[in-house]
Amino acid sequence: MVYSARYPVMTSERTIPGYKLLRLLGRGNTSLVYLAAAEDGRHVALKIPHEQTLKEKEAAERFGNEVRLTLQFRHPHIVHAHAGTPFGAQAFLALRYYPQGDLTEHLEDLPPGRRLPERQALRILADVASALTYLHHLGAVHQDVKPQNVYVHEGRAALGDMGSTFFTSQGGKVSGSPFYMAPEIYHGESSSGASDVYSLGIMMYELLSGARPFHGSSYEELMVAHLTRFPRSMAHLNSHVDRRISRLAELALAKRPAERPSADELRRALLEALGEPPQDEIYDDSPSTPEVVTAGRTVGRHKPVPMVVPAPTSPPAPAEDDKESDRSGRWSLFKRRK
Ligand SMILES: Nc1ncnc2c1ncn2[C@@H]1O[C@H](COP(=O)(O)OP(=O)(O)OP(=O)(O)O)[C@@H](O)[C@H]1O
Repeated sequence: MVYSARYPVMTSERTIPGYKLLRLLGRGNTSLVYLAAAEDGRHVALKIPHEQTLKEKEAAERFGNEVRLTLQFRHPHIVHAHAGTPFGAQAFLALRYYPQGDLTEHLEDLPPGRRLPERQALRILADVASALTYLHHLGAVHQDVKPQNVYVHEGRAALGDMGSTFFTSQGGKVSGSPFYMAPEIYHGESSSGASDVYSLGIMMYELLSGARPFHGSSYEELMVAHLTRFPRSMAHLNSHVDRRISRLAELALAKRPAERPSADELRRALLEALGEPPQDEIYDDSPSTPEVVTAGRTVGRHKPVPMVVPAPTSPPAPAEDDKESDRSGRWSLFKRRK
């Protein structure tokens, strides 16, 4: 039995060989996440899918997809996976543990009306832009860029949750989170690197101005806002923001994907705003030819593991955490899942 102040009762009866569960860290729609000790004593965030996730084909595929891709990607600003099993009763994903949690928690801890210090915000945004530059270089689209999927450690950030990520050459189910979702996704079109840039643009606006650019209390209201409205200029909300950065953040929110800057342009501008000469990112590792992973097999970090997902479908599905149901069965955009 595992106890923690926040989650006094451990709900999963399952154990994963090689890991000792220490306490529950959080609960997502797909899985429970525990602080666990590996055999070498290292602490990890151990993701164990809910029984229900394993029973539902689509949810199980989403978890398997997250395991395979997180193991495959190697980048300082993408949450590092130590080990994992994509499918079967022993499915799990052992991730680097972030004791300081995700960015949402940091934003929620701020006093009302306060923003993150500007340099801290620029640094986090530059790290996320760097992670996206890498993913887009590989031909992958993350599809769920938002503060809840950004983990923070000592002022540096790493992008996590590869459950919705896919390689554009292979296709994948289109999804997103309504506050961060690009107009083309609301239109039911396929997502691209430019859709991730739009989501990063929302985060830039939110972190640097202290307010989200679009508001709404339902999916429909948010859809109208993203499709038809233009946000107030960032300079109006925070006159100290670097002009070039506020201009680029607004460009990242262009309704047409082709008009948005690339993740790399954002990365470079953010580094320049931090006073750091932007270097080219050099990647020494890219995914190799897809191979099918046998269900239930544990995949080591050094084996390239592909994603096998269905072709794009429409209409788009809101990301799982944004369609979380309340007790009356309606889904709430605002409900925290923890
Ligand atoms: N690497 C980590 N380090 C620390 N805490 C983590 C880590 N990964 C996840 N958590 C905690 O566990 C919670 C649930 O994780 P997450 O949201 O990834 O679960 P999920 O079931 O995969 O999500 P989804 O609802 O998108 O399917 C997070 O909100 C966070 O509090």
